[in-house]
Amino acid sequence: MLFYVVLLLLGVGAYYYHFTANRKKIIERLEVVAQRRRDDLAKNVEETRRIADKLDPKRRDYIGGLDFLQLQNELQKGTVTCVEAVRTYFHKAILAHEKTNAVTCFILEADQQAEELDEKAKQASYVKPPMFGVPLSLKECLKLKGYDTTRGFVQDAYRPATEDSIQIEHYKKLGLIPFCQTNVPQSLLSYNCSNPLFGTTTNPFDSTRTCGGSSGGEGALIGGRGSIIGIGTDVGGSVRIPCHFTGTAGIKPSKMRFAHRGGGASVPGKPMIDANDGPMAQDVKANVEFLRNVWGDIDFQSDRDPYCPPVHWNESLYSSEKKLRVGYYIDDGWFTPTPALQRAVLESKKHLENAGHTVIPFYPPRLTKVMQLYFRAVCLDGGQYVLNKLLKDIIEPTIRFQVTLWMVPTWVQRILSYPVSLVFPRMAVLMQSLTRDTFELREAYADIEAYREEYVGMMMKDDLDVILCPASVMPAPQHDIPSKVVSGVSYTCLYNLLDFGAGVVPVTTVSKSDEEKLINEYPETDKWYQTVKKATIGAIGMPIGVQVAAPPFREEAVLRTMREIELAITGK
Ligand SMILES: CCCCCCCCCCCCCCCCCC(=O)NCCO
Repeated sequence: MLFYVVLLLLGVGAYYYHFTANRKKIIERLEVVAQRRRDDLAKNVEETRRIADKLDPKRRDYIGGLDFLQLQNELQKGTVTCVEAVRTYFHKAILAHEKTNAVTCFILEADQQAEELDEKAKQASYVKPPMFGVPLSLKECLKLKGYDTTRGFVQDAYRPATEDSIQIEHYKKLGLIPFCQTNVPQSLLSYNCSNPLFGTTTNPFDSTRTCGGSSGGEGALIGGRGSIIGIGTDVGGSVRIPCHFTGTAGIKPSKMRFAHRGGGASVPGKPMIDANDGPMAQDVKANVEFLRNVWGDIDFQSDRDPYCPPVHWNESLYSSEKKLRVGYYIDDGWFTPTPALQRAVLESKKHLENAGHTVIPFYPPRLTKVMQLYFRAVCLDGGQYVLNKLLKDIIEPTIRFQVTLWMVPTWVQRILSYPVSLVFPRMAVLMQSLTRDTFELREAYADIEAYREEYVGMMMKDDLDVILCPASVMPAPQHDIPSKVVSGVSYTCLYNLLDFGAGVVPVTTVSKSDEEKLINEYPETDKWYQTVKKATIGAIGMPIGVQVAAPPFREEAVLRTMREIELAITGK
C-alpha cells in the first residue's frame, strides 16, 4: 500500500515539476515578446505625435471641440479636411492614452487614407459617403487587415489579421477612418481592462478605478475625449459596462443586426449567448447617426454575409410620436445595485414620464436561474477553451481569481457548493453553474429558449416597448474587483441571454447622499455585497448610466428612449 502511495506522490511531484518548468520557459519567452511589443507601441506613439504635430494647434482645438454631428457636417461641407480630422484625433488620443493607457496601436496609415479621401473629394464627380473622414477607434479584437487582434494574449502578438472583417470593410466604405486600436482584458471575459501585453487601462475620472471591459480601452479613450466614436464588442456587458463606468453612450444590438463573417469571438461556438459589436460614443446622437448610416446601407453586409438579414434602419420606429410604454426595475432580485444606480433609473423614469411616456414596474423573473444559465452557456466547456489559452500565456494578475475558479474541476465545484451554500448561497449558485455534461448543456439551452419566450410574453402582456433598468451593480470599482465579483454582470448579461438590443446612456454622477445611503443602507450579507460596498466608497463624482433594452430588431426604440433621456438631461 505504502509503495503505491509513494508512487502516486512521485507521479504527482514529477507532473508538477514538469508543469512548472514548462510554464517558466513559456513565460520567459513571452516576457521578451511582450517587452518588444510595448517598445513598438512607444515608437508608434512617437511617430503618431510627429504626424499630429503637423496640424496648427488653434485649428486642432477648434476641430477637437466639434461634436460628432458638427464634425461630420464640416467634413461634408469641406470646411474641415479628413487629414485635419485624423491629426486632431491622433493628438487627442495621445493625450487620453497618456492618462489612461487606452491605445494598443495607432494606425499610421490613417493619415495617408485621409489624404487620399481629401484628394478624391477634389473631383467634381465624387460623392462623399455619409461619414466621410470621421476618425474611428476600434477595440483591439476587431479584425483589421495588417493589425494584431491579440485579445490580451501575448502568444497572439505579431499575428496580424489577413483581411478586414465585413463590418470594418463597411465602415471604411461609409467614409470612416480607423485610426487606433484600444485595449482589452486578457480573454475578453472580464469587465476590467488589463493584460500582460499592454498593461492596465485606467478610468479617465480616477486612475485607481477601472474603465470597465472588455471594451475598456474604448471607454477610457472616448470618456477621456480621445475619440469621437468607436466600436466595442459585448457578450455580457462589454460595451455597456465601460459606457456606464466612463460616462459614455453605447449600444449592443441584437446579434443578427450585423454581419459576423470575418470577425472574431472571445469563445467561439457558444450559440445561445449572443455577442455583438456595437458603437460607443460621447453621446447618443452620435450612436444614432452612426447606426442610421450603417443600417441604412445594411445590404453591403447582407450581400457579403447571407446570415445577416437585410434589416434596414427603421426611421419610423425611431422618430415615432406614439408615446412609449416602458417597464422599469431598480433591483433584479439577484444583486441589489448601489444607491446611485437606483437613483439614475428613478430619475430617468421621471424624465420619460415628463415627456408623456407610461413607465410601469416590471420584474424580470428568476434572475438566480438566469445567472446559472448564463455562466453555463458562456463557459459551455466549463471554461476549458479559455483556460487552455491562458495556460500557454502569462496570466494577468487582475483576473487570477476567476482563472482559479475555472481551474477547479466541475465535479469538485459541485461537491464544495453544498457546504458553501450554508454560508454564501449566491456563490454556491455559481459553483453549480459550470456544465457537467452535454445532457445538462442541452437542458440549459432549452431553458434559455423557454426563458426568452416567457420574457417577451411578459412584455407583450403589458404592451411594453422597452425596459429601463440599472447598467450594473456599482460605479467603476478598483481594477481587481470585476474578477472577484463576476456575478455583478447580471444587469447586462441578461440581455445577451435574451439577445435583446441594449444600450447605456449617462445620467448622473455619484453624489454625497448616495454615499451616505450606501454606508447606512446597502446590504453586507455576503462577500460580494461587502466587496461592492467597499469598492463604491470614495466613488463620489464617478459617472452613472442607465440601461434601455428591447427585443431583437427594435434597436431604434432603444435609441429613441436613450435619446429622450439624454435630451431631458443635457438639453441638447
Ligand atoms: C465558482 C464557479 C464560477 C464559474 C464562473 C467563473 C468565471 C466566469 C467567467 C465569465 C465571466 C463573464 C463576464 C462577462 C463580462 C463581459 C464580457 C464581454 O462582454 N466580453 C465581450 C466579448 O466580445
